[in-house]
Amino acid sequence: MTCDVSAVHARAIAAGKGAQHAFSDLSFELPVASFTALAGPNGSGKTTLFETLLGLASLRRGALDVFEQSPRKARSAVAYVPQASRLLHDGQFIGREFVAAAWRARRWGITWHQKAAAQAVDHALTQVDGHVLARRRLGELSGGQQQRLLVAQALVNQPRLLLMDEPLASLDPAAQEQIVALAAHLRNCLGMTVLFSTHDVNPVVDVADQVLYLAGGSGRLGTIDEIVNDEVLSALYGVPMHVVRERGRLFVMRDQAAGASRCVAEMARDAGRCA
Ligand SMILES: Nc1ncnc2c1ncn2[C@@H]1O[C@H](COP(=O)(O)OP(=O)(O)OP(=O)(O)O)[C@@H](O)[C@H]1O
Repeated sequence: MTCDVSAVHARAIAAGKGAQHAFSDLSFELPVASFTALAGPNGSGKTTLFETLLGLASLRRGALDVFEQSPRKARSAVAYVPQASRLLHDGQFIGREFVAAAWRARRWGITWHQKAAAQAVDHALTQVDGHVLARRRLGELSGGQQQRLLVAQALVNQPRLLLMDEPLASLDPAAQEQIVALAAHLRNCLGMTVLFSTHDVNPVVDVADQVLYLAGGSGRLGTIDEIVNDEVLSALYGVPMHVVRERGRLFVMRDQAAGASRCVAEMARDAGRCA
C-alpha cells in the first residue's frame, strides 16, 4: 500500500520567539514513515521548529500542515522527546510510573481505562526494550536508559510523528548507537515519521533518508550528500564553509583559507581605493 499524505508539509514558513524570526522562507516535506535529521548550529531554530510543529509557537508567515491539518488539530498524533539531560526529576519515580504518567485517557470507564493504560505502557516499554527499566528508579539510570524511557513515554499515546530533540546529547558512542537504532526501528517497524535533531549528522548517516539543515535564518532539505557540502552550507551560513570527509565521517568547519583569501582580496581592493 502506498501513502501519498505527507506527515509534514511546510511552505515558506517563518517562526520565532523573539523580535527576530528564528527562520524564514523555510519549505520542506516529511513523507510518512521517513527519518529526517534536523541539523544546524546553536540558535538556528531547531527547538523553535519543534514548538511550531507541536502548535506551541505560532507561525508568522507561510503555511504548515501536519497530517493535512493545522499543528494544533494534529496535536494528538505528535509526540515530543526532550533531551534526557533536561529531564528534571527527583529520581523517585520508577520507569513504569514515569511512562504511565503520559497516558492520555480518551474514553470513559475506570476499569477499561486502567487495562488500556497498562497495555499501552507495556507496548511502549516493549518497543524500547525497556521492561528491565520498568521497576528501576529514574535517578539510578544512565543517560541512555533515561532516553529510552523518554521515548517509551512519547510512544504511550501511539503518535505517528516523533520529534526527538537532541537525543544523542551527552551520550557515549555505544548509547548513541542504541538510540539511533531505536529511532530507525520505530520508523521501519511502526511506520512512524521521525524528525531527529542532532548537532552531528555522523551517527545518523546510515539511517536518515534526508537532512533538514537550518542555518543563517533559513534551511534546506535534501539527502545528506546533497546538503552537507561546501556549496550548500556556504550559501546557508553566508560564509565560506568546508566539509571534510575522513574515513566516512563528515566534519563541517568554517573555511578559514577562503575567509583569509577573501580578506586579502578585500584589503587589496580597499588599498586600491585609498591610493
Ligand atoms: N524565549 C525566547 N525569547 C526570545 N528569543 C528566543 C527565545 N528562545 C529562543 N530564542 C531565540 O530564537 C532563536 C532560535 O532558538 P532555538 O532555541 O530554536 O535554536 P536551536 O537551534 O534549538 O538552538 P540549540 O541548538 O542551542 O538548542 C535564537 O536566536 C534564540 O536566541
